[in-house]
Amino acid sequence: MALRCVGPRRSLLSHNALGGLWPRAKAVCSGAAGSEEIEKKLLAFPGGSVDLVKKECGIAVLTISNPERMNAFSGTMMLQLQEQVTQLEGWREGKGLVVRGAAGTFCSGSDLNAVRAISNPEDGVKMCKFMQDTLTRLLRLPLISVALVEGRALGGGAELTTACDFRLMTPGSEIQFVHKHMGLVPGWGGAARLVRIVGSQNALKLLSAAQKVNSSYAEQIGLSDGVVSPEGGTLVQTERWLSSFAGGPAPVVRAVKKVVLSGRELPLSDALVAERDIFGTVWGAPTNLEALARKSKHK
Ligand SMILES: CC[C@H](C(=O)O)C(=O)SCCNC(=O)CCNC(=O)[C@H](O)C(C)(C)COP(=O)(O)OP(=O)(O)OC[C@H]1O[C@@H](n2cnc3c(N)ncnc32)[C@H](O)[C@@H]1OP(=O)(O)O
Repeated sequence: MALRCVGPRRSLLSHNALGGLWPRAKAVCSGAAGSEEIEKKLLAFPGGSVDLVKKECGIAVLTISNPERMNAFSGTMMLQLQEQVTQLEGWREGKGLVVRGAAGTFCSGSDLNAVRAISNPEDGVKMCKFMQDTLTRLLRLPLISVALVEGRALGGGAELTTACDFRLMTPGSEIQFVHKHMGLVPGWGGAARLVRIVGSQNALKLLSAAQKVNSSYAEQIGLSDGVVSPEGGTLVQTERWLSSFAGGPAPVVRAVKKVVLSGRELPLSDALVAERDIFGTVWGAPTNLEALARKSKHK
């Protein structure tokens, strides 16, 4: 049975999915405590929803939905995204996450109506900090995540794709960091993450030319991890693809994500400490003991 979490249950709390293992996450997310002012402003821009379905198989689907505006993020959707990430942080049985847009397109970034209304630098920076915190927490979930890119992923939508571990694209879909055309640079953490995904040379090209990236070019530079064809259902195929990484017992899948995350984000000495601690959670645990009893061979 699927558990559906729709709508605007809100929390002002900042969460740290990796608990004590993760000193830096605390530092990055701690600013969320002072975010009440921007949260109030975001409430003034309603529309759309961010919907979460958690399935018993351990895979959740997060849908960005505002079809009249090509799934642009209204203010309340930004707040809902934060709430759904909080839900996922507390989902102990979770192993995988698909992030997608409604109605055949991914997301066209911030709702330009909200952007116009809060175009002063002070509010812009607060909004950007709010989204940075949420997307950092999304990337740090102990779940293996994939963005299913159909149609367009523009501006903040392109940034959202980089807050997932993997990206799959449909033929004809495009990711475009349109920020330069808007006289901007990414502010939701998308530039920092893009550099880590495609390297600084490719990131510089994509950002400085606001280049449209189709599925084959994305795969060539490592931005996309594969193409999903519309036949057979894009979500079904994406979930199947994800199952090959997020299959197996939740404690082991979550431990895999955590060691990779610590290796990616922490200095080596801290990453080694974190890896030992995470190792301690699976060593001698039921799955490990069962594998030993089976005398597994890996031919
Ligand atoms: C730059 C970063 C920044 C940030 O916050 O950090 C942002 O993300 S700003 C937003 C960046 N995105 C855009 O500028 C998107 C602009 N829109 C488009 O380029 C096109 O609408 C496109 C390519 C998404 C879709 O084109 P298409 O021809 O297929 O459809 P329409 O243009 O007719 O769009 C349908 C309808 O959606 C409205 N729309 C689309 N995107 C947004 C948006 N981001 N905010 C508000 N509204 C949006 C569009 O205006 C149309 O509405 P209509 O009432 O029919 O004019």
